[in-house]
Amino acid sequence: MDGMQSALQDRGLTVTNLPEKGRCLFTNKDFSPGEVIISQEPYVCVPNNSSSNSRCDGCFASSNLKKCSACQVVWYCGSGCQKLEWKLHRVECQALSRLDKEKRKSVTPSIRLMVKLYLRRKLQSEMVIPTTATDNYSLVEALVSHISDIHEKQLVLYAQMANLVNSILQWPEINIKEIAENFSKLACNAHTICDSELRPLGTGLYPVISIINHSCLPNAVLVFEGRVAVVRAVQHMPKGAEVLISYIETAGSTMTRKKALTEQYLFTCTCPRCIKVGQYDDIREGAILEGYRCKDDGCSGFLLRESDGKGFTCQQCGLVRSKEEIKTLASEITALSSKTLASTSCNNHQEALSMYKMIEKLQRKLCHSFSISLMQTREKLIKILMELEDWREALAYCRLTIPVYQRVYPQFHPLLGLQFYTCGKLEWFLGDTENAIKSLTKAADILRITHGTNSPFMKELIIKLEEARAEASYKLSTKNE
Ligand SMILES: C[S@@+](CC[C@H](N)C(=O)[O-])C[C@H]1O[C@@H](n2cnc3c(N)ncnc32)[C@H](O)[C@@H]1O
Repeated sequence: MDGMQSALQDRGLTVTNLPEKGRCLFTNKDFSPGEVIISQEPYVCVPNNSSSNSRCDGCFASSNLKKCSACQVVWYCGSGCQKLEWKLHRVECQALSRLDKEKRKSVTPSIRLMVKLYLRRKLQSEMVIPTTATDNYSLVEALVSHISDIHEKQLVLYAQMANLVNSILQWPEINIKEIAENFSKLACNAHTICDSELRPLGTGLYPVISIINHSCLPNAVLVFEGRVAVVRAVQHMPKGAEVLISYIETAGSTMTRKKALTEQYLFTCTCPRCIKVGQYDDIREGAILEGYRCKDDGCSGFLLRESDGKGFTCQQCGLVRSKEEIKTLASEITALSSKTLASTSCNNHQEALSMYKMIEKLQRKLCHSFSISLMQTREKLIKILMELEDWREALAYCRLTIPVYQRVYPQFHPLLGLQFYTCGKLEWFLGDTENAIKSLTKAADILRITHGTNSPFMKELIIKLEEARAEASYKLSTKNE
């Protein structure tokens, strides 16, 4: 721990213990928006592979993959990644190769992550893999597990998973209880590794990054460059500020966010957004994001449940929507959503499109125009329409989502930047250069802060923006001739 403190000190950071939060990461110097606060390679990581979707164990690429011929479980994109992973995979491969075909199928990404955790600990203790102040197993030992607060049912599941890990490793002296507790640690400390567009690729354990606590109004953001976790400031952070990232999707009512944090991370959030729970502004925001629309199409009011439970009243114009009408519409949407999920798994984009359009139509009748579920349906429609190369309609839906993104996310949020990027790409594609420049500029202004400027993803965005600007000035010059 002392070694880690001095390594962090050099980066302008310090770890402090607070009774209500446990360990916290504080700044020892000022950080400006977009500046990297800390970055870390994973202690261990695995791609989220399934029978239908595989990724390289080294870089998470999904093309040109070859299966490890010995264990038949792990994939690589080439000899570079295979060599890089070899010290650890050599011992993992021996363990996996002992399993019969059926048992190999039960080696899920979570099981592999735990197996790799134990193997890396062993290899570090044998000095086959070097240790550093910020890369050693004692940092994993220091992680919170909340094991004494875990529900009985979950404990049973962790015990079963621990037995499976034991049967893979076959180490006589292994402590099953400790493995179960480590599964509990992974649940509240591991991170989903995403690509630059925030699509999940895998899971990794980053023991120093895991010291950072949560806020629903964070001053920092965690993104990934390959499998390296990078935390950047999204606002000016003075010396002495606590570094805070968001663990969850923050576009939700306070109740929804609190529920997610209690269930997975076992704490009650007291961030500036959460302490407003029950106050009028917070109730209104919750009713807008997750509640119903006014009966009157021209009214933008939000609805609250009547105390007699018979209906929901618009707080702006006083019109009441009956409980029955709301219930009927809500169940129609639920039924249609389940049917859509069941019937569209086979990549039938046209069928999915018409079903999601029906859901969107019903949600427009039921939900407030800033509703998150309506926004999520429109997100699905944008993706399907882009698959179908219907750029015009995709853009129309994308534009509808922007005001919701702006409402639910802070100024420098990666999802807001990415949505402007999608909008800009569609506009440019459709020849609307003027609007494309506006959208791409907004995207670049946000993503420069959250993603930095060095990744291939950001370089591509900046090039696109320059090309769009060049095209606009060319158009202008030919118009003036
Ligand atoms: C990834 S760890 C963060 C570091 C942790 N504080 C520690 O001591 O190792 C996540 C856990 O930290 C605590 N935590 C994170 N953010 C918190 C917050 N805003 N308020 C209270 N506890 C928090 C919770 O116990 C949560 O399960």
